[in-house]
Amino acid sequence: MVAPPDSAPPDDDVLWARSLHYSHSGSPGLIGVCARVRQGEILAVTGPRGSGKTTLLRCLAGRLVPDQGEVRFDGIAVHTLRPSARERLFRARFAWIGPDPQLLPELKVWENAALPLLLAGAPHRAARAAAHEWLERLDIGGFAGKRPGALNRAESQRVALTRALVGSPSVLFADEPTAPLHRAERALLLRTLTTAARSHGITVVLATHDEETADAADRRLALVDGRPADAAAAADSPGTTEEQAACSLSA
Ligand SMILES: Nc1ncnc2c1ncn2[C@@H]1O[C@H](COP(=O)(O)OP(=O)(O)OP(=O)(O)O)[C@@H](O)[C@H]1O
Repeated sequence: MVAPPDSAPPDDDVLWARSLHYSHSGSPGLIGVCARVRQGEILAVTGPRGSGKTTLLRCLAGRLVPDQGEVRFDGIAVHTLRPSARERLFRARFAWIGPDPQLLPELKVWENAALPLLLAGAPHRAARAAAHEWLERLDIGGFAGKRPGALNRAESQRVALTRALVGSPSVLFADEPTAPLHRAERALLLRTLTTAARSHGITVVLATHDEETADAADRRLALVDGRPADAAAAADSPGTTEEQAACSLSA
């Protein structure tokens, strides 16, 4: 399916992007990428290293402003917001988990998990209760009183996942969250992430270069050299316009 240039976001898409172009100090990161994610859906953004997965997630999350193109979330034109409004939107509606857990070693596990709520000004007691609830839900309640130093990498990553989910975000951006883990640990983290997201209606945009990880998603958007993979192929075909090549939404 090819999106016409002036198409509006379909009603059931919570997150929608059109013709995104982004260059990192002159070197292309995204070239005409379109994306759409429905409410509660898990979208895998796949592709080899350097194909633009992180750049796309950061544009969709409002962490980067595309040089061209638009990003809409829940009717909000994210690409037009001022930095402070984008930051507020991110904190209120989005969450991010990357490959590195980045836990604060001086805080207990539950405090790490509760951090987004505490930073948002939630009462200490409520934040603590929510963190414990999510830690139990993710089967790591037993670690609540420990420091991150006592945890292995897989356990730490589950705490990072708890921290991402504790505020019940609308959209979770997961950038290679299983990359540093062994196969069995990868499967467990992924199962935990998808089960939690599906049971709470959380939309997930999951960047991965791993086929098995991508299999957990409802749909895929494959990137090659900053373009959608099918558009990259179509761009080489005679008679394909740049817009058609750049904006296939057939993920
Ligand atoms: N801060 C940056 N400065 C310069 N170039 C960058 C920067 N970040 C990314 N790039 C380049 O942009 C392109 C896309 O990078 P990106 O990190 O989005 O890809 P990726 O698919 O997420 O790769 P990986 O799986 O390695 O994280 C790559 O060529 C990369 O080298």
